[in-house]
Amino acid sequence: MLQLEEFAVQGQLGKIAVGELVKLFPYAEDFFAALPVTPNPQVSVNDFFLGLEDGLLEELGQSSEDLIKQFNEFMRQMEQIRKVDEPVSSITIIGGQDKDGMAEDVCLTIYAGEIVCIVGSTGSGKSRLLADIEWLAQRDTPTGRKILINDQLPTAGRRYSIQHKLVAQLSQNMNFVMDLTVSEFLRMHAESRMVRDLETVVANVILQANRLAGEQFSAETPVTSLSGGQSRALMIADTAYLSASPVVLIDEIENAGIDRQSALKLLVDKQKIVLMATHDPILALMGDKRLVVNNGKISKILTTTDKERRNLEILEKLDRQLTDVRNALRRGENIDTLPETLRGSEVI
Ligand SMILES: Nc1ncnc2c1ncn2[C@@H]1O[C@H](COP(=O)(O)OP(=O)(O)OP(=O)(O)O)[C@@H](O)[C@H]1O
Repeated sequence: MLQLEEFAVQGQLGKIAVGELVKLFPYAEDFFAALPVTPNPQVSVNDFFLGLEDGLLEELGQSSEDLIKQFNEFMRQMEQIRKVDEPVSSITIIGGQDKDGMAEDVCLTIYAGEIVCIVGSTGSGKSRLLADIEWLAQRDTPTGRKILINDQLPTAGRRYSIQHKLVAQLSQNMNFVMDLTVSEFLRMHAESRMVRDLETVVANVILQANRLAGEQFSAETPVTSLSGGQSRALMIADTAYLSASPVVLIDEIENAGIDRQSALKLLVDKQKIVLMATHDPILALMGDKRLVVNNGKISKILTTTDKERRNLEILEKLDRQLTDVRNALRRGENIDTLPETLRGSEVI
């Protein structure tokens, strides 16, 4: 689609015929509709304003030049709103520099429905990378990175709008401050996001969250009495179904007692871009790509290989067995016998 800026920058907006302009930018019609005269579609925008009769301008209390200025401002603002509402199909990370000022030679585009993991040692800059994306850095953070949305510079509306938050953060600990039931909590979210068919959506979020959580909870459970895993599952289902944010940042979801693979699938099915900092090999291999962060820069971009995916199956099997051992321990059983595959160094 043609960009409004292309016309505005070249000072061309006023030279387009009104009919043509409305076809390109339908919202322009709203400005004309507010005037007491209807423009001839063949006449250029500037000629229309300049040709308004004196009596009419007096009635409006404006000069033709004022109206041209207002029209341009109106178009600029409408375009901002349109861009903020535009679906996000990709984000691009353009490299800056590492902690020693050496260039970060990266230009990576991540598409909706992709999972990208961020790995690296403690202090290497994983959280900083997530923060750069969250703030839509424009070479104005310590890393000097620049983030694009749909291949373009983000608009101010996108950067500073609270309503249209680009990023949903899933952090390790959920602190519910209000004493609400699960259903009241979700209903509040759904209402603030103006969701239609509220009851169905809320019931679905509870259903999905229960699929992810090991232990079940009901719509009437108070949120403050949910276990760590249950609240985590609830937040993931809530983000998938109720959040408009197209990008989800996750800082570790290990040890949360939830079905992590299904959790990621839920987010990806909703066409979210998922970025996850992790030390867990199972989560890291679930991603489509891994960004290796070192000394404050992305030093490698790895694509998960078929062999790695096969190894993931083995690791998951081991993980399930380890979970069984953990559960047996919780039930107060003794751990004299380990499953076959865990037996390497078992004391017999
Ligand atoms: N390119 C950079 N230039 C300057 N400072 C940086 C750069 N990248 C990261 N930093 C800074 O380094 C510090 C450590 O980074 P960060 O907290 O992101 O590490 P981390 O990998 O998330 O660590 P952990 O695994 O311990 O949570 C932060 O103060 C961060 O702002």
